[in-house]
Amino acid sequence: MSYDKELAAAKKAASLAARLCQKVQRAILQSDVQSKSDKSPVTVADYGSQALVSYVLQRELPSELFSMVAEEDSEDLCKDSAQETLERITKLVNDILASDGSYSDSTLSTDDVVKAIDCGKSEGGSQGRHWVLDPIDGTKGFLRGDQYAIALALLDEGKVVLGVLACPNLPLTSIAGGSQHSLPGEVGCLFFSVVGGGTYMHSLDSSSAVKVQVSSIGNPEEASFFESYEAAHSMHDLSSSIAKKLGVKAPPVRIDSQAKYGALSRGDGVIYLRFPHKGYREKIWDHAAGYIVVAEAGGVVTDAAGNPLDFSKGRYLDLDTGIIVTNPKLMPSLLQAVRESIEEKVSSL
Ligand SMILES: Nc1ncnc2c1ncn2[C@@H]1O[C@H](COP(=O)(O)OS(=O)(=O)O)[C@@H](OP(=O)(O)O)[C@H]1O
Ligand SMILES: [Mg+2]
Repeated sequence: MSYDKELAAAKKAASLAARLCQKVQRAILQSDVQSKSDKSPVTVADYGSQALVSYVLQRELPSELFSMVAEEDSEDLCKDSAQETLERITKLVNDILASDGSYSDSTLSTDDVVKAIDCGKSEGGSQGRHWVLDPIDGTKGFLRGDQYAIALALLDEGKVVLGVLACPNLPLTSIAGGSQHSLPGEVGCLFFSVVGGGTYMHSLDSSSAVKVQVSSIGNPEEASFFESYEAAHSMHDLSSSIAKKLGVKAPPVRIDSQAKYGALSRGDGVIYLRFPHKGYREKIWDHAAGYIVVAEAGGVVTDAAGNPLDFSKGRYLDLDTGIIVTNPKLMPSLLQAVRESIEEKVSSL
């Protein structure tokens, strides 16, 4: 099955959303940031990015039934007190559409923006096609001026068949061994994959793509690993114990968002460890695009017990323990180190 049209539409949508996010990040206002009911931050760029992706996909693929599972909804925006924020989002979306020659005829109203955002309420599932979107993955990184990603994937009959990851602050060259704060050179990458077709990367400003591959390192002493920047999102003590058991010498590379999957897909590091604290439920939009970008680059993504991730169960992934990513050579020893470290952690409680 070919997904050429869908890929072109997804790349266009994610690139325009990245442009909107960059514009907001360059000059963010205090009033651009709100707090969601779970206390996590949401910005005008999260909403603008979601509206833009939803609108562009529907414009580019008019003949398809449109279903999208996405992070944001308009509930907070529809309160009277949020009218100014909604107007700011609408202006941002219209400015970005106007900057792209092919949409110069479109001006969205605030109602159109609300409708476009709320197209993201689908439950997904194992039947039919569903777009999966995190309009800004790593909102905390976005607010710090660090890494974030626009993560867009397509599910077909419960399987991820296409993924696009736009990472506006990720350097084009390797970040191996470095932190996200001290990176020179050109920044802004777009990774994309279609099932069976490999993973490619190009600069956000150009379309000349290179094929990328995960690192083939088989000796853990030469490996480095990624984890969440935020300690609240992943247990750093557990990853440190796993890395020690494996014999990894390098310190963790902590960066926000699915930029970790992108960086791993091109071999900047070879392991990604993610162990949310008890009770957290992983959402499909936090992993779908990153998963296919890594898998098509030759990597393996599983839960902490080695089972494949199942994106067909709705908006959540429903795993117990965590997510681990590496190349096929290192996976057996990584799984063993994960098993032993989890057992030790449980028995020390
Ligand atoms: N408590 C908790 N545990 C685990 N994960 C959580 C938690 N809270 C949030 N999130 C999700 O993490 C997304 C951010 O990605 P990372 O954790 O990879 O990056 S970072 O920690 O922000 O650096 C982040 O994505 P966005 O909400 O889109 O920014 C969340 O979906
Ligand atoms: Mg988000």
